[in-house]
Amino acid sequence: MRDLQPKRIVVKVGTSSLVLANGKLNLRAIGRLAYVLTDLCNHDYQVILVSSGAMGAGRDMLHIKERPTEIPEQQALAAIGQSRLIGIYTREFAEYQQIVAQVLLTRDVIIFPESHCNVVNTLNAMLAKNIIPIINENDTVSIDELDHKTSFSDNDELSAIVAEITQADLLIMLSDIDGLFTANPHKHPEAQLISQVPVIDDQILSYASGRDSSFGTGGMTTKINAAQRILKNHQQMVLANGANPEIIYDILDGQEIGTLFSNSVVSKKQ
Ligand SMILES: Nc1ncnc2c1ncn2[C@@H]1O[C@H](COP(=O)(O)OP(=O)(O)O)[C@@H](O)[C@H]1O
Ligand SMILES: N[C@@H](CCC(=O)OP(=O)(O)O)C(=O)O
Repeated sequence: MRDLQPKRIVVKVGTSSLVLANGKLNLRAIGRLAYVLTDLCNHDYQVILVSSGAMGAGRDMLHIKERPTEIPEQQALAAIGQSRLIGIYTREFAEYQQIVAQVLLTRDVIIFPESHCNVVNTLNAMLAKNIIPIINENDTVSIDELDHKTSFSDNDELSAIVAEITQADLLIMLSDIDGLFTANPHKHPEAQLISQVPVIDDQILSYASGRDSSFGTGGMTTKINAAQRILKNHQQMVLANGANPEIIYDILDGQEIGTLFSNSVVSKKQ
């Protein structure tokens, strides 16, 4: 068993957990997420949701099978999809009288101290009122220029940055895979699940490769980079399968689920 005992939790959910293989939105996953996260708030946890899926939702609405290569096309899809996604989240959470808020961020949050301060104050104000902020990257204004890069590498990095600036106790990263394996299990069925990673060394880096669906963005590489930021800040992250969001209960109960990234010993006697 693990002894995590977090108070403030960031939950990151990736596109692959929100979009079905046929490109339609996974409404059941969104509904269950709303139920579980509301329940956590009712149990006095402070919860922040970092949700991808805007572009996936936009593709679904416009019936676009392949991810467009042109950046403005991607940004347009994300804008269309984000509005749909937040509408669905708002309705699902409202089912349990849980108020949510949309927060769209750029990298400016760590570049400019004033932006940093405003975002942290806003998030703290919402958490104090038991409101769940639902955060995504502001895809319309995010750019990748050398002199002023405002984009995140992807939402894995964004979620680690959110955990950092809000001093969260735990980042739960939900994906379409059970955790970090010694190789991509979709290509190497013999790969082994790693239970705990205390430090990101060359061996861990060598396990991770990119995505192999057209929906997720960074694959395991960006999750490992996010974990590196978490470990540097002496925070904790659990990477687990988000197929059923109720897995969050088991993680918080201390069950050895997924991969725990932590540089402290967290096992407790049973
Ligand atoms: N060592 C590894 N262990 C687990 N998954 C891996 C590994 N290397 C690559 N992957 C791939 O990373 C994928 C998860 O990343 P991604 O598709 O970007 O998810 P998300 O949309 O949740 O961010 C897995 O489905 C798998 O194909
Ligand atoms: N802002 C983008 C996020 C893209 C992204 O990072 O996706 P994922 O790798 O599935 O977490 C969107 O909402 O589509």
